[in-house]
Amino acid sequence: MERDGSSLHDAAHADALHTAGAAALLGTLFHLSVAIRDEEFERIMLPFIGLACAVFSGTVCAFAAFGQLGIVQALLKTVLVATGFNTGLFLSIGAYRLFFHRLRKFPGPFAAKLTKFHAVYRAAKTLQLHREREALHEQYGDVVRVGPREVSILRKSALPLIYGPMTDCRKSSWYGQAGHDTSRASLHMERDRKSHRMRRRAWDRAFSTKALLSYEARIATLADTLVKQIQKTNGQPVNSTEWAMFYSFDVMGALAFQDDFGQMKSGVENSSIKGIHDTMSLIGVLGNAPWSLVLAGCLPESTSGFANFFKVCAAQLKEKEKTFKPDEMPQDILSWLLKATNERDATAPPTRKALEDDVRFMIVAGSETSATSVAYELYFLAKHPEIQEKLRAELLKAVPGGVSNWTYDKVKEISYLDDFINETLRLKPPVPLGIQRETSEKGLRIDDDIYIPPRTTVMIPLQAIQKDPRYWPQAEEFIPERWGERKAEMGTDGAPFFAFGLGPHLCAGKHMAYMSMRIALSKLVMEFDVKFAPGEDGIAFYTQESETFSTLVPPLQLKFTPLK
Ligand code: HEM
Repeated sequence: MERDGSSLHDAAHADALHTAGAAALLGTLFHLSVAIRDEEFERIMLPFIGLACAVFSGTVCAFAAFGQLGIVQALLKTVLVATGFNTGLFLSIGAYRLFFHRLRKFPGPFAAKLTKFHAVYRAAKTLQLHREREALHEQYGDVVRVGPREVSILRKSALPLIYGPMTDCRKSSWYGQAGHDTSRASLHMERDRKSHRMRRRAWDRAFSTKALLSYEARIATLADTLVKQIQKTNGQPVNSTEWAMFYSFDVMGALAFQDDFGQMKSGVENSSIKGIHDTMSLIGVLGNAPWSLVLAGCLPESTSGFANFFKVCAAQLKEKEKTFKPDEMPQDILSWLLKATNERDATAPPTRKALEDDVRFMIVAGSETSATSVAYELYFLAKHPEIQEKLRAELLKAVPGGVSNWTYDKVKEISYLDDFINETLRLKPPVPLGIQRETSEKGLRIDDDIYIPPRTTVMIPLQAIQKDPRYWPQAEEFIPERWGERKAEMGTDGAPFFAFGLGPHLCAGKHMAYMSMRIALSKLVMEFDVKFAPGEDGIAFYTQESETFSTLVPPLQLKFTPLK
């Protein structure tokens, strides 16, 4: 005790340079012995911050008690030690990441190799990280180091290896942003493969052919409301982005818990949805360094925009539980999950928290993505009148007598309608930056020339690869025929397309999404001639989207003229 006391006394009275130097050495040793272990920082961050605060306060007390310093001097001395320690720690981390890290040979921006803050900063600056990624690949080639342990890969052959059914990559630490106890998280954030496989089955039942059939009429009714609301505008300019959003969120409300958000009727954004939109950019930016999102989650104000939405979802869940009828076939997605819970089925969300998170996820995942797609579909109709004409002719061929004879069975068979939708999803995938995975302990061999080391975060830039001219001839052009009559000539079958993901995590709502897009698009094209409104050229709409994992698109003014 006395020895400790006297060494602390010596340390407390050592000159500043010696103190800072010794602390820096300690920081370096800490990195080389403990921090270098590649632990996911998100996982240990909160205990780590707690420990750091405890060590800091303990050091102040020790300097005051044993070093016989006044409290202010003890505090200043501790700040000096902390500064020295952190300088040593961060210099060691920087040198390691640049010169010794297993990804050191991959090219990329200097700052990106050092810190994830590079991506956070770039995302905050432009909200267009997907476009920046495209430019980085042009500059550095097919494999770019976009973070200390992240690489972006623009190579078709990597697609099945990273995402396909047989992949041994798993979800990266990005999916731990809402906490690492996956038994409390939504299906989307479930990183454990076995649990994911089980839980996915309950979701798949909610999107079976039988279930989809029961959703059809509700979607068609909302599409009719959309048509009626647009008719009321009498050919005046309409912000089509807003109506695409109203439609898609209301469809999700109607299918998730049989209670839409009332946006189609009111023509006003529901306040709980507005909260989501107000918060999404922040989440999109911070998601580039998932630990910062964990930290932000501890500050209630940062995600307060979500509070209202959380309340709405919780109320819907309670209501649905009250009215749930175990003997009847579920009529909405949430009831399918409740059925599994009620039957104590192993495929049910494992905890109450997981169920609550699933409810929120089904709305966000299903709405924002579909809204973006419908908005771009309307843009492409206006941009390409000849394609709009051709689509209308195909629709009228399949639905003789026009819109009064419309049935979903007739339009779902029109291949040109799907070609149009697919071409939209190719050029403007709603998740444009891509989906992160982590390589296994074996690493990942791609062709003969690329080897990605173990435990590396990997992603394929989704929009960039779907516009890569090596795989897509006339890549920037909107050519729906490449999915149909010109398929063989344009090599579409072999080209990379994964707007809905791939493999075990393929979008569960894919068929429902096609259904809601087909219904809205077919009704609108049969009812209206769609053009840019006077003064609108669509350029800002097409180029100024914000990437927030999914996409937020700017307003687009369109003119809908009723067809005779
Ligand atoms: C155009 C519309 C849509 C697009 C482009 C789209 C795209 C995607 C993508 C890329 C993923 C993979 C995400 C990842 O691995 O992190 C995904 C997953 C998912 N999507 Fe969609 N989605 C759409 C509509 C929907 C709809 C309407 C629903 C209905 C609720 C839905 C439910 C889901 C679910 C549950 C997952 C998680 C699947 C899993 O992890 O097993 N999506 N979606």
